[in-house]
Amino acid sequence: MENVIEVKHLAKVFGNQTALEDVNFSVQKGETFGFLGPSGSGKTTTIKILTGQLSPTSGEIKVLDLPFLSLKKSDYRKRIGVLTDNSGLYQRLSIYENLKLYCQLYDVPIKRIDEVLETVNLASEAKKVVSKLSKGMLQRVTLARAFLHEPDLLFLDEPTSALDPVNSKHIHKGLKKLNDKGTTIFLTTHDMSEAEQLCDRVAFLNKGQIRLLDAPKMLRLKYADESIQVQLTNGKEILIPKGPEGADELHNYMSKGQVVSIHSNEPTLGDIFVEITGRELI
Ligand SMILES: Nc1ncnc2c1ncn2[C@@H]1O[C@H](COP(=O)(O)OP(=O)(O)OP(=O)(O)O)[C@@H](O)[C@H]1O
Repeated sequence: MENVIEVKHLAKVFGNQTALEDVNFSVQKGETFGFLGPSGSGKTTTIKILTGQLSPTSGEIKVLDLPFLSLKKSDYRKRIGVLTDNSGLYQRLSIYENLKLYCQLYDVPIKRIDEVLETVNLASEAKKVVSKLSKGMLQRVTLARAFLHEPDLLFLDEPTSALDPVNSKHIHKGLKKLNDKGTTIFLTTHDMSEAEQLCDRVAFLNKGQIRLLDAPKMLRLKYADESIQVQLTNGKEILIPKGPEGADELHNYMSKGQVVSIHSNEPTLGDIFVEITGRELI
């Protein structure tokens, strides 16, 4: 499997503040890879290094087969898309005019604008001037601009942090479509359900270190409780062991018609994060 990102022993120190410490991971071509962690854990710092905006203190990085020193060059910039909170849009121009400029810069046919505006649910707002946009709309325009040129690799720093559930859902659909067409996505988020829906694999970052890395499904299985949750007709919820020792107990409740529902007791990604780090993901 081809690696699009390779990071070995990455460290970043700001003065006496260690932001990243011995970070190791790789992202495969075609993956949506989630970088999850609480505020201050080093997510943005990682994206800034991988997009050539910040130099690492030490470590080895390769993105799209290029070493760190090549990540500032325009050839690389044209192959990636980046969404950060710094919009860089022209405030006095409309959404459409902003995207048109970007099309010209990146040799993208103008008709692509309609497609991306549809994806971010802004088709009917194209003529609005950027200075008059809400925070959520601004985030959607910046996102549209980040994938207008269908980059090989898309970096998204908290892509739906300012969005309502309807728009988040719209964006998730668009990102899945883009990923299906071949764009590899590197995504940071606090939002565990977003990570579960979008990511093939996730890394849990805490205090600048990766604490866990795997597919969400594998993590949930690995940290699953050895019990099942049974809702009874008397309103009580009980836990029954999964093995043979629980079978008789479950059979007993079922034969008396006392069972309303049975659920496996799988943790959410948020639960696992708290278990591993002792910290809430906020
Ligand atoms: N330019 C900088 N100068 C000094 N310290 C910095 C700088 N940028 C980041 N840091 C520190 O590095 C650590 C990691 O910050 P980073 O912004 O990468 O976290 P984050 O996980 O993206 O947080 P958030 O979710 O709040 O955006 C923090 O302790 C932060 O204060």
